[in-house]
Amino acid sequence: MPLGQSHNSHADSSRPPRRGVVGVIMEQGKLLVIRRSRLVRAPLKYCFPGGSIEPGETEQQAVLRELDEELALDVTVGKKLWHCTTSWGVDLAWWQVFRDPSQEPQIAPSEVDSYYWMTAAEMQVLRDLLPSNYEFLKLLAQQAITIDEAP
Ligand SMILES: Nc1nc2c([nH]c(=O)n2[C@@H]2O[C@H](COP(=O)(O)OP(=O)(O)OP(=O)(O)O)[C@@H](O)[C@H]2O)c(=O)[nH]1
Repeated sequence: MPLGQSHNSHADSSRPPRRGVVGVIMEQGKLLVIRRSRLVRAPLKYCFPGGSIEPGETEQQAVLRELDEELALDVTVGKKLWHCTTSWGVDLAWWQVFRDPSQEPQIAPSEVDSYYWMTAAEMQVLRDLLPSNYEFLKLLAQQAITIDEAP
């Protein structure tokens, strides 16, 4: 969602979204990681694409919308990988996502500073990762979470 258009504006850190989604894309052993824009909550932190669920949306619809808004990617939503509640009280659903590899991400600069393809090991040692992502990566390393190969 563009900045400043809703009560959920990123600038309003006193009211974080209560429910969110995360989209996990893995291709050839690498994860699509974004660096958040300096204009949003948690500026310049690394994480996966995603965001809050808007009223009336399903989790899958929210994943599709966020991937489109942040990276202009038209994706397919796969299986639900994980579910957590962040330490700041957001109920977060993590979904596997597939893209057509010929489609290059186009960042929306108001939301995303840059994107990277990283192995889970590379991501895990980032200092500026959102905290819940360390837990996700730990479970991935333990194979408590498994990501399917792209079809
Ligand atoms: N996008 C994203 N959010 C995550 C991840 N891990 C994680 O804990 N979150 C949390 O999920 C919540 C929603 O993400 P967000 O900050 O991108 O969403 P937002 O509502 O500000 O953005 P929006 O306006 O695009 O919907 C935040 O509390 C964020 O900290 C992740 O890997 N990606």
